[in-house]
Amino acid sequence: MASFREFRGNDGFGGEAWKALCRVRESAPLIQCITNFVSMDIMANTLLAAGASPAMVHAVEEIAEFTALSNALCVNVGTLSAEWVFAMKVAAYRANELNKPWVLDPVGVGDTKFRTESCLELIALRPAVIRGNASDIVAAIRASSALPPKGVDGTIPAIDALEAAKELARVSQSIVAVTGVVDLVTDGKRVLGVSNGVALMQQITATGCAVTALIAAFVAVHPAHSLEAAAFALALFGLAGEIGMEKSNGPGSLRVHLLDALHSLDEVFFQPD
Ligand SMILES: Nc1ncnc2c1ncn2[C@@H]1O[C@H](COP(=O)(O)OP(=O)(O)OP(=O)(O)O)[C@@H](O)[C@H]1O
Ligand SMILES: Cc1ncsc1CCO
Ligand SMILES: [Mg+2]
Repeated sequence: MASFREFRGNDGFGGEAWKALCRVRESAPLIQCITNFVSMDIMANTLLAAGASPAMVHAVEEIAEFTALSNALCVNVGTLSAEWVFAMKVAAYRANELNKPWVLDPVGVGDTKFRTESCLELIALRPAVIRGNASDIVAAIRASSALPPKGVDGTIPAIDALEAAKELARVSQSIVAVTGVVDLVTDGKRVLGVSNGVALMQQITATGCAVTALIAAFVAVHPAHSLEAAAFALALFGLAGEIGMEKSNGPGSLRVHLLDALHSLDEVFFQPD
């Protein structure tokens, strides 16, 4: 049976993760999402399945009011445009002003100058958590110029995901989560490793975007413990993927069964294996 896997280096977190999920379900935090067109549906459904309340609100005219109503903000640059980037910055600024946590998903940072500059400007606004896959996190730290983009001989020096995540956390002062076979969450010093999940989740578009929004929901209920909150969200999403996989034949059915599993997670799954 699928079950919560203890975080590497931290025993006894299953019960904490379950309590955090109960808190999300009880308080139904309102998560404002300024996200890409591809991810809107799965992101909203993931938040609902976990018990949070999603709202895709990006018009700059609404931000001052709406960010004030929200419990956390999720910013994702996947299908960015100048107007949207402006709205993202205004919302991040407003969230900071109101002391509300916000999270950043720097999709494709490093791919184009506009995308990279936009991500760096957003990172400078101090998200509580930055979540990306390994290539995004490596590109983000290279772009932040803590690492040279190329070696003197023109080759790109090798850097692994953990090293990049720790460095990005130190430079940005944010918690950094890097997803993959094992998800790693770090503040630059401490590292939690989350090993729930199935490889087929990568074949469903925007699962990464969706889990970033889930991180926002968990940070909303645990604002003083963003590192643990991010790890709980990643573990629960991965666990839902494992449970969903038992009934799935491919990415289409996994998408459906993952959401069902997230919705019906109960305490029994939180006993470590
Ligand atoms: N090989 C793997 N084994 C288990 N789980 C995985 C694997 N790869 C990714 N995942 C899980 O899939 C989810 C999405 O992570 P991924 O790193 O693919 O994000 P992403 O590439 O940013 O996604 P997207 O851009 O489609 O939103 C995470 O919950 C992660 O833990
Ligand atoms: C496919 C795609 N293109 C821009 S954003 C996105 C969703 C996964 O990040
Ligand atoms: Mg991926």
